[in-house]
Amino acid sequence: MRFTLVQVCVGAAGVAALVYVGYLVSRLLAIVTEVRRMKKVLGDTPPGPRSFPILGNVLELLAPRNGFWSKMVALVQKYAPTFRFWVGPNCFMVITHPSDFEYVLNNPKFNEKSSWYPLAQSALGTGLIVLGGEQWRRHRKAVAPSMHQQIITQNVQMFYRKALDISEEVLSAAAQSGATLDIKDFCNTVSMDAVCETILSADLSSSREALKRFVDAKNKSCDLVAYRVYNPWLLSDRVYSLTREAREVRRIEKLTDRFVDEVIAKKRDRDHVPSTAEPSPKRRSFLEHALADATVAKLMNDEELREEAKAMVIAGEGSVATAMSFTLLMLAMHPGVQKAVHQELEDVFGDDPDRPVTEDEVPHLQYLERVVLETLRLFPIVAVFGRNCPEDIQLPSGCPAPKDSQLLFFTYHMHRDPAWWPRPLEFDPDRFLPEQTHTRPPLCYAPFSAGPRSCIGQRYAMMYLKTALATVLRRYDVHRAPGDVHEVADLPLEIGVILTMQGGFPLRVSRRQDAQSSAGIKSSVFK
Ligand code: HEM
Repeated sequence: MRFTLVQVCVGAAGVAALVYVGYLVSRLLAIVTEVRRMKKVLGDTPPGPRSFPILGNVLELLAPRNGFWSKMVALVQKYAPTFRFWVGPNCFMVITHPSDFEYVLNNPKFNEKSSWYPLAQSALGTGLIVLGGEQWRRHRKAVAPSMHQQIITQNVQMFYRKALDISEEVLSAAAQSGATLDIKDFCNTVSMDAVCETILSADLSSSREALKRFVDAKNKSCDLVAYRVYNPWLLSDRVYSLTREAREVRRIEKLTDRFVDEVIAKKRDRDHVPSTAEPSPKRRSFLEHALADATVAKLMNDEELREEAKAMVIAGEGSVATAMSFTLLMLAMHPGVQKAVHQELEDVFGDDPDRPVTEDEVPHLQYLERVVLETLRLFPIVAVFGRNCPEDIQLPSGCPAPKDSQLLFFTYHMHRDPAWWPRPLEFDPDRFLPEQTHTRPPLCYAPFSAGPRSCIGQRYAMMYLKTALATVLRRYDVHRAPGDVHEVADLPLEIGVILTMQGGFPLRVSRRQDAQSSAGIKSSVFK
């Protein structure tokens, strides 16, 4: 029997279609079997909202951007300490109990991040935060030495210099005019400048243009991740890649890649010398350390180095800028606490307003440290983080969690749970006095996560926040903007990649009486 070419083509297309349908059916069967298995492991134990076939609880979570976070929080309040919800065939276990935090986070078996992290990859870069397995181990080993306490301490004077120069430019104008400003813009500028110098040794203070471009690109990138989270039909990579937003993400990614590549190229030309000639006592950035150390070169190839440097800048800058903004907001809302901070600053620095903040004073700023810790309790910047569950387990709080479910650590809820924090919405830094800390379970407070995958920048963040806040608060008082809310409970929060405020952080600033003599000084002493 003979077939025409057309018949052969139609036949081949038919066979291909059949094979594809067969593949789809087998995928569907595998998904159904997997969902059944998970449901069997869960049994009737964990509570949670009623889920619908195929969609799960997607409809429950659908909300406009300004309503998503409060919807999520209401759900957690209803079903905590542990509950499950479904997004299509994906099972999420929400965890808020300290014993579950301790059990999972301290066990390296749970080192793999939730399979949903790649969603944030465009904003966070392909670095430590999203990596897993062997690649994560290599990167962590390569990055750790540059985050050592001794190295971080060498940055204090640079933090001081940036905070002083930028506040003299931005805050003094706002203090003179009495206008309300979004303090996050100021915090972003100081933090980006400082973090770029620590990670990339790129001093951006001479090029405000480059600094602004980088901050804007990072903010836009985070917004685009949030846009995807609030529009769940875009969770599919295939659908998302067809959108204008995905093209914008790729454009921003190219821009930041080019920036970091140029910095690396310049560093290589100027600085790179064989590792034997290197033992330099001066402050060294992550990049300088990586380029000079032969061990790091073995741990990361060129592309990995670029991605990690970019990811460190983005992870570091966004979190410290937001933590600083929330801290200034809390001080504006709690004038008694602000007064106590000023008292401590006077005790430590005496009455010379021009005396620089140095590494010797920072450890003495104990009350300021408690203010930052209390701010991170109420506003843990990374308010939710996730792990993949590698096997069927029983959580210490009593609920089972099936293999391949996504464990979501809802720190925000745990930090406001009256079981560990009496009068949880009261802003009280003295909760972190040693005698009070000892009465609580250790992991009822985890703003930096815990265990092998805890925040590698924790010490850096505290050192930076204390130095930059001390520099600003020695010269300025912060005040709530007219008409702003009075209560912590009324603050309009939202989440994209990190927790932040809807509409920014509107504040007013005034120059402190005793700081008049320092008006106009620049930090040239350190240049
Ligand atoms: C107040 C500031 C900060 C907070 C609240 C914070 C919080 C966190 C949290 C909760 C995690 C765990 C995330 C997860 O498991 O998915 C994390 C991881 C991480 N943070 Fe931070 N962070 C801060 C500042 C910084 C800074 C300044 C840097 C770098 C300069 C940094 C770099 C990282 C990196 C690289 C990881 C991933 C670590 C790993 O998986 O091995 N963070 N951070």
